[in-house]
This record gives sequence, C-alpha cells and structure tokens, in this order.
Amino acid sequence: MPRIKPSTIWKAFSLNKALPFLLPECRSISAAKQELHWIENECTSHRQVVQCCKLRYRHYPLQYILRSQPFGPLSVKCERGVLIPRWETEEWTMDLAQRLPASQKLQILDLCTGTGCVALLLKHLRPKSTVHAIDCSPLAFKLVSLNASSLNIDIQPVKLDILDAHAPNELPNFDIITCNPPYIPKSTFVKETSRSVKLFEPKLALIGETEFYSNLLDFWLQKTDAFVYEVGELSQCTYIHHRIAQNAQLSDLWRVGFKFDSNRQARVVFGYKRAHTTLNWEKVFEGFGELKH
Ligand SMILES: C[S@@+](CC[C@H](N)C(=O)[O-])C[C@H]1O[C@@H](n2cnc3c(N)ncnc32)[C@H](O)[C@@H]1O
Repeated sequence: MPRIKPSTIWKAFSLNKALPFLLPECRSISAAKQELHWIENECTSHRQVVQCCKLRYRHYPLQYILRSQPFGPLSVKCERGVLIPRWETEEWTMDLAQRLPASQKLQILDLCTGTGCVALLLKHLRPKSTVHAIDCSPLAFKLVSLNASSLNIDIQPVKLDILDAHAPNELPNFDIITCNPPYIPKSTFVKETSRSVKLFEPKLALIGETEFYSNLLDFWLQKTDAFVYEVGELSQCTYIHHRIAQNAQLSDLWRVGFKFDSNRQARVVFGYKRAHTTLNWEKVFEGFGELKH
C-alpha cells in the first residue's frame, strides 16, 4: 500500500485537526472528510469526535463507531462482538429475495444469522414468509432481536449451536435455508485478513474450515427443499458439489450451482430439489448462478 504523503497529512490537518487520524483507513482527504462528517453526526461533542477518529487510527471499524450498516434498504444495527454485514452478502441476498415469489408463504431459515441482516432483508422484501434466524452467540442473539424490534420486522430469533446434531430436530421443515457461515481457514486467517477485521471482529464469526458445509449435507439438507450458502473460496463450492455428486441418492435428488460476486469471486453455493416441492425452484434459481450438477 503506498505511503501517505506528508503534504497530504498537512493539508488534512489544516482543514480539521482530527482529519489526519482518518487518513490511514480512508487513504484520501475526500474520503476522510466524508467519514468525519458521518462521525460528527453520531457524536455529541468535539471531544467525542476526536476520540472516535483516534479509534479509526487504530483500525477500529467505522460501523462499530456509527453503530449501523446499510443492508439493501435497511439500516442494520452493529455492535462489537457481532460481525459487520458485508456488501458481498448484501448482493446475493438482494438477488435471492427478488427471485422468491412474493405471493407465497415461504418458510425460511437463516443459519449463522449474526446481526440478522439476511433474515431481516428476506422478511422485509417477502413479508408473507416466516423467517427463523439462528445463531449460537449470545451477543448476536441479543442484536438480531434488537434489530427485529427496532426495524419492526417480525422474525423468530433462536439461540442454537447449529453444529449440534440434535439442533435440526428442534425446528420444523423449511422451503429454503440460507447461511453465511464462518469460512476463513485458520491457516490463511492471519495472512489474508485485514488488521481491522483481525483486531476487532469476532473469530467465532470468521474462522471455519469445511465443518459448516459438511454439517449442511449431514443434517440440514433433510430439512429443506433449497439452500444458499455463502463461501469464501471456490474449493468450498466444489466440496458441496462433489459430495452431492458422489452420493447416488443425493445426486438424483439435488441440483447444485455456484454464484460469483461482482468482484468475480466464488461467493455462493446453492442447491434445490429437482422435483416434488411446493415451489418451482428451477425457475427461482434460473440465472442466479452457474449450474454444475
Ligand atoms: C460470517 S458470520 C455471518 C453473520 C451474518 N449472517 C452476516 O452475513 O453478516 C457467522 C455467524 O455464525 C455464528 N456461528 C458460529 N458458529 C456457530 C454455530 N456453531 N452455531 C450457530 N451459529 C454459529 C457466529 O456467531 C456468527 O454470527
């Protein structure tokens, strides 16, 4: 990353003494000015503004300072200890929500819900559906409940460890399961994750190998007609694809596809039953991603 020129730091200082603290994260004076404006709107005194700017200098995420993040048309509350919703998740959730038939009373389950962003957006855009939102973290459970009540969106938050083999027995069947699981392998976490994420976002939300994908195949698949799981890399898509393709029973029953994000990264592995379901999933997922199986 190029160093910030001393002349840029001096120019920022001459505009506002707090502005240079924002330059390492924002990189340009115009971006820093925009961020300062947002911080000033949140704070009640100049002292508080300077404190927040100093936190940003130490890579503290802006969303934890502003306490919110836009997610589609919603503004979702964010708190330290719960993952900040990402644009990649927002992108596939918006696409999926708009494909689900608005007239149908769908049963939707969002696993690893965090702030509840995915569950809340699906329910907001498809109000006839019933949406359950599960997370094992007490902080996430509290935050998703708070988000649901402050946005006045009626979803059902549940505190549950989804890797527990008995967890699916506690819930009804669903039309579709969505999930953005922890998927950054331990081996790449230190090297490939930004300092801000490493220092301030919860590891429980980030670090994972294939356990959530195998858990889908071993337990949750029996509870649903379709699934949409976020991934961090293509190998996680192919893991699901190969395990379904290599199992004669699953292979007959399920279609599997991959979705790439606007940055051309593998972002979602999805699947749906070929037949005998309440919805024509073939039509819902047409053009959503590339079918592999
Ligand atoms: C990558 S975050 C996703 C949060 C949110 N869905 C989003 O997209 O911003 C993963 C979430 O999974 C939760 N989690 C981790 N292990 C879990 C488990 N065994 N059972 C249920 N939730 C779990 C974490 O607490 C975290 O909120």
